[in-house]
Amino acid sequence: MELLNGKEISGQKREELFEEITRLKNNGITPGLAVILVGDHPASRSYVLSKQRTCKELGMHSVLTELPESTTEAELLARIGAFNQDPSVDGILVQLPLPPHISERKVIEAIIPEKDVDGFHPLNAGKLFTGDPAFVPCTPLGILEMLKYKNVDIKGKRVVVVGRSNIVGKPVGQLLLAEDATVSFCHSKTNNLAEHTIQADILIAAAGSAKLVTKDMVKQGAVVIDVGMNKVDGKLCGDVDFEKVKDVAGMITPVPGGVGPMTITMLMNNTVLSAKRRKAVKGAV
Ligand SMILES: Nc1nc(=O)c2c([nH]1)NC[C@@H]1CN(c3ccc(C(=O)N[C@@H](CCC(=O)O)C(=O)O)cc3)C=[N+]21
Repeated sequence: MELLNGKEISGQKREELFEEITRLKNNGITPGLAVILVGDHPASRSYVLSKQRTCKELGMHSVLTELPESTTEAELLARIGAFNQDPSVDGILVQLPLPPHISERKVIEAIIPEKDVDGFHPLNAGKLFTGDPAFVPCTPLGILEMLKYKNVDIKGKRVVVVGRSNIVGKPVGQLLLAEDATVSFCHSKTNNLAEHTIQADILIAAAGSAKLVTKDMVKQGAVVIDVGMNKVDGKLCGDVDFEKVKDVAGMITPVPGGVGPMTITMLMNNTVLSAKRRKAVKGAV
């Protein structure tokens, strides 16, 4: 079994990004990310701070807007509108989940697609579907980056995705389909889940259910990607029963230290990409 070490792989990618950002800054372009956090969900706060820290480390411009739980939808939409217009901001991320009185759909659609570094806007989601990708969601992109870094064969392979969220499950399936994998989607209503997962050459667990994937569900030598971020007895735990599955998997991501750090790195990647595109449109690059 080989560990897919997200910290190590993302460290490598961050070095490349740092060099690229330095080059851009020498040309008068500083990529900028605006993050908006509504309410005080403790996990969200720590993820957002981690995004801010990474921006700083890479020498990017970053703005954090923390708004109270009581913020109205109109107020949040107005903040997004201001960042849409702000030339120093290349990427806008509104941390999900939002309080129940705010429509996530409206918020996502309010971000101009050119600054939607999360890749959640329906235009960007549609472009991934049609094979004309603009911004690809960060977790799927991070997964692809890890597979490529380890030279994992994707073409013609069987990929099974467990989970069908708009943020991970659906886009990661589309991304790997575009890499010529044979992709199946499983979810909470799938009959005989193990019958599907056991066939996977690459198994992606993104269902949000702690230790859902057990040893008997994994083919010998399979590449297992664990996207789960579950809190069990105060401890972070993935969707895969790592301690047992590691004995059958060919490669496996740990939680923490797997997909999570890659997600943040690809957010930086998308912000840099946005800065380059936006300045190119204006003729600066
Ligand atoms: N608009 C939006 N975009 C997101 O990308 C987004 C979001 N909302 N809402 C929440 C989820 C979750 N998410 C994580 C990113 C990194 C780690 C991460 O780096 N985790 C570390 C440590 C985690 C820990 O120790 O608590 C690891 O896995 O090693 C986790 C979770 C981004 N999300």
